[in-house]
Amino acid sequence: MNKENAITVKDLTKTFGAFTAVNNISFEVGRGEVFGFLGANGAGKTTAMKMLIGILKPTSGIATVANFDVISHAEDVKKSIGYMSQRFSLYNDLTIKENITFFGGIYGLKKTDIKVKTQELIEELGLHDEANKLVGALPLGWKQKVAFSVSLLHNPQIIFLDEPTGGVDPITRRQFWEMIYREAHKGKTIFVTTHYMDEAEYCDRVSIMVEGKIEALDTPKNLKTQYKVDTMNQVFLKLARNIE
Ligand SMILES: Nc1ncnc2c1ncn2[C@@H]1O[C@H](COP(=O)(O)OP(=O)(O)OP(=O)(O)O)[C@@H](O)[C@H]1O
Repeated sequence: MNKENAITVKDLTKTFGAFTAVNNISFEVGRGEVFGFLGANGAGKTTAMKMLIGILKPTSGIATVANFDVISHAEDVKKSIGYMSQRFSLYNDLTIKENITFFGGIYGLKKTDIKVKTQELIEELGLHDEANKLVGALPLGWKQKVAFSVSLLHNPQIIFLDEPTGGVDPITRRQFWEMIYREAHKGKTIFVTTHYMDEAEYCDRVSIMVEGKIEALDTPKNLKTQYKVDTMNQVFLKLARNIE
């Protein structure tokens, strides 16, 4: 096992009855890499990600995250990662400050550290005026930025982002990606799923899943060369729709 890898996946498979949702996938993600995990609806991305974050047991195969086996050391995996999804993030009926305090507590941070982190985070996001407002009153893009920051509270080395910018306007998406880059430059590993193909262009490497299998995995530049097209959207369409 390469110590420089943040994530190592070998022959990972998940079946639900007779249906194979994730079919024998293998890949590695290096430390500090921004890794895009793409696929059409139902391709198996969420199922694969759930196995990697230690909440779904693989049917077969192995995976290590932060050098911890996802089956035998699922609790260590959970402590080493940050996770943010479009579907579950913050509590709408708590203020920004209250959300940070709540999640800081869940992550086991000391009260004094939570106070310091809260101030830092509000400063960084420029949210002084909104800090005591309910999260439910914030625009979606801001919610997602706060949620991303909250997923970093316990200083995880690897961050899993499940469609973090879904439904967010293009300018805020761009700002969100600047936050992602800032963390990657600090050496954090980013594992991100997205439906936006312009975002696929921002990743160091991209894997594309089709019906449970990884059909392509390379840098956006190499994928475009390999499929003789100009955009990642065209690469995606060729693979996902099986257009030759
Ligand atoms: N618990 C389950 N039981 C049975 N089938 C499941 C279960 N979870 C997922 N599936 C099936 O596995 C397939 C892959 O689902 P998954 O949610 O991983 O896809 P996805 O690529 O994340 O899609 P999306 O982009 O829509 O979230 C789908 O056909 C889904 O219906």
